[in-house]
Amino acid sequence: MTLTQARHRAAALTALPPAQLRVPDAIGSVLVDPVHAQQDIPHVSTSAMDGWALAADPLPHPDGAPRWSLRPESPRSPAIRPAPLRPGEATEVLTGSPVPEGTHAVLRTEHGITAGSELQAISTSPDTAPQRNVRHAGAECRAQDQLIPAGVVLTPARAAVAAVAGHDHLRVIPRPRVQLLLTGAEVITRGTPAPGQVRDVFGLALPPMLREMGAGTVDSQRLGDDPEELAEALRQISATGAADLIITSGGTAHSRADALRPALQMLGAELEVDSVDMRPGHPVLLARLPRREGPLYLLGLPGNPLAGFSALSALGVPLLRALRGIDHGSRTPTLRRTAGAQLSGARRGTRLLPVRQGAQGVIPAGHSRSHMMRGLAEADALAIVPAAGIAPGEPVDCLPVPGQHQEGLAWDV
Ligand SMILES: Nc1nc2c(c(=O)[nH]1)N[C@H]1C(S)=C(S)[C@@H](COP(=O)(O)OP(=O)(O)OC[C@H]3O[C@@H](n4cnc5c(N)ncnc54)[C@H](O)[C@@H]3O)O[C@H]1N2
Ligand code: MOO
Repeated sequence: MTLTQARHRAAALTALPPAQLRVPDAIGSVLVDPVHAQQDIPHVSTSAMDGWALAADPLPHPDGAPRWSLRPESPRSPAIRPAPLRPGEATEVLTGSPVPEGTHAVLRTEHGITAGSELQAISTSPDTAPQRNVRHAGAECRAQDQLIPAGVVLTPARAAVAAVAGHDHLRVIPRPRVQLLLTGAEVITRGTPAPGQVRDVFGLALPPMLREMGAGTVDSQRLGDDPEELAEALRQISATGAADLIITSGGTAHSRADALRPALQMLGAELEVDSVDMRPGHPVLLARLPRREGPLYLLGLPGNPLAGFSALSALGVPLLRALRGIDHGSRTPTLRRTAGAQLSGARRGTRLLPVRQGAQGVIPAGHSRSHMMRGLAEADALAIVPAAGIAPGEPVDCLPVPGQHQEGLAWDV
């Protein structure tokens, strides 16, 4: 299967079923329903300044300065709307508090001089013009107006709009709960590895990458290399329903030492993607585990560090987007850049090459063998390089690397 075919396959998976979530918990999820205003916003006309609400007709003012007779009240709770203004009257208001009926304008505190029960506006104040500093009822929206369309991600700002409109719960496609199963008896999580050991990269880097990709929760479990043990762990996760997606690391190859394929066979899993014609990361697989409540997907990342993270960028990103209901079945995000140097292809298939942005375009980040980590750490993205390579000045499509967003590079994810 080509990289493009595999990415389309991942992007075409069914989104998770919708759930009703509290607004703070719904942030980052895709809205199933549009959000409507439940009332006018603001629902009454309010003041935009601390000062005085002025009636339309000032008192007669022989010396030319407009004056009003001040009502003795001071603003109480913003919930209480003051009594209507009579001609020539003014009353104190606060920013955000309702203005009385008959308000012509609001004079800000700095532009008014009080003398006893009289208020005078300084002659240079613009605040006596009609409707100055008044926020009109319904200026932001009318009751039943659509504020946010369905199908978009609830960003923090959109959540705040929903809250302003009085919503406590929203129907969304919840963010996937991910269970990591990290295989390999040789993998250690602290200290310097002895011969035959490697220090873990996936348990460390995958959780923050996956959260950035929109995962709700990420739990980790470590296993050895035994297919029976792995199959049992998969059965458990399937039975408890504690995860929407399983991501494994290691054991994807076809040798006797590799546990993933035998474990999936024991469970009768179907392979949506069984190896991809890309280097590194070609043994990656995407499987569907049978389950009564609907399919449980498994993304199997190769154990070689750069291979595993390349597979995450290539298939994990469209997969997570599909489960979250983003751009369902259509666009998978890539970014078009210019090659700033010769980008050499692999001997066969597509090469995913760690690149960074140089002055003339993207250039190889170096240290990009399958078992290495340094190249990815230096990279802004993975260039998708065909076998023939890409010459300097030619366009090149790149995959964003989760967590590697560098300043100045607005990756479209
Ligand atoms: N006989 C074959 N050998 C290999 C094949 C093959 O098709 N036939 N494919 C090669 C390719 S390409 C890759 S990529 C790897 C895939 O490896 P696996 O997914 O089976 O992973 P492992 O064998 O378990 O580990 C490979 C390598 O990665 C290290 N590793 C594993 N987990 C971690 C971790 N959490 N942190 C850091 N490093 C890890 C592991 O120690 C191995 O060195 O297979 C090739 N071989
Ligand atoms: O996927 Mo392997 O990384 O080509 O070495």
